[in-house]
Amino acid sequence: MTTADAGLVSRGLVRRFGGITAVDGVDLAVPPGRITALIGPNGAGKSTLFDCLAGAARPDAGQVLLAGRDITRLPDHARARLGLARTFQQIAAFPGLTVEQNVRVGAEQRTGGTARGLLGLPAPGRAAARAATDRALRLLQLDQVRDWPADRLPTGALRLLELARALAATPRVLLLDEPAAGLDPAQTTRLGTVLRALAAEGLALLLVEHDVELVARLADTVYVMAAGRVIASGPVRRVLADPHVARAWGAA
Ligand SMILES: Nc1ncnc2c1ncn2[C@@H]1O[C@H](COP(=O)(O)OP(=O)(O)OP(=O)(O)O)[C@@H](O)[C@H]1O
Repeated sequence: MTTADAGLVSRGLVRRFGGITAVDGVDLAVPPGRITALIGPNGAGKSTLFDCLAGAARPDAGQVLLAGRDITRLPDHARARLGLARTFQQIAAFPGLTVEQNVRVGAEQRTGGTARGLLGLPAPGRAAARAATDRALRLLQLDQVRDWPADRLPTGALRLLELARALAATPRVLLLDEPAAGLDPAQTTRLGTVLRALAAEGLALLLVEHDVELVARLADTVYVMAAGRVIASGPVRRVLADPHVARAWGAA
């Protein structure tokens, strides 16, 4: 198995909506220890590809592999148990729960505890879930507000809560859908620091992001999509300097 195979890989992914081919034969690798970014103009197919990787949508053709295992037909909750976590563009915190309880839901997802209820988890599972919750709250600097109702958080902090919840599942692959949307500059800096630290620990990260400057600062590798296809990929500086990429952008 190569390093790339150890993370998340797509091969020849296709997803159609009626006459539109939103994702048109995409090969992509999200290797461990790296931040991979996916960019492209509106309607390029980024969200559709993301959904196919996360398990929210089924591709019409092609494969999704997690650590070499074919997960193409697995639903999202089964992917979560195998170590795939995602965040949502639309922030989806549980409003009736505290910040800590929201993050705890993420920790339970990996252990399968949600279905059995918190107290139904065996003690070692509970301790691991608590430790993962505490670590995620600390990393995102949310420990000060852990007892707040989640619906009292402003947008930026809610976005960080979303990330904390995904991290609490201790994933090996993390898919991030516009994680910087709604963050202030200090929060964006915090986000960047956390994502780099996670990559250094060996996590495989995929970032779908409109903020190209953030991508230039953070990502190791970038894929550029236009009209359902990958039109360029490689080291971020080289790809972003490619005039062909700039033209595709200008045409958007
Ligand atoms: N549920 C759907 N039904 C029909 N067409 C869809 C559906 N979802 C996406 N599409 C179409 O598929 C294409 C790709 O859309 P997608 O949302 O994946 O692009 P995107 O790159 O994520 O765009 P944006 O940056 O605006 O979010 C577009 O032409 C879009 O209209």
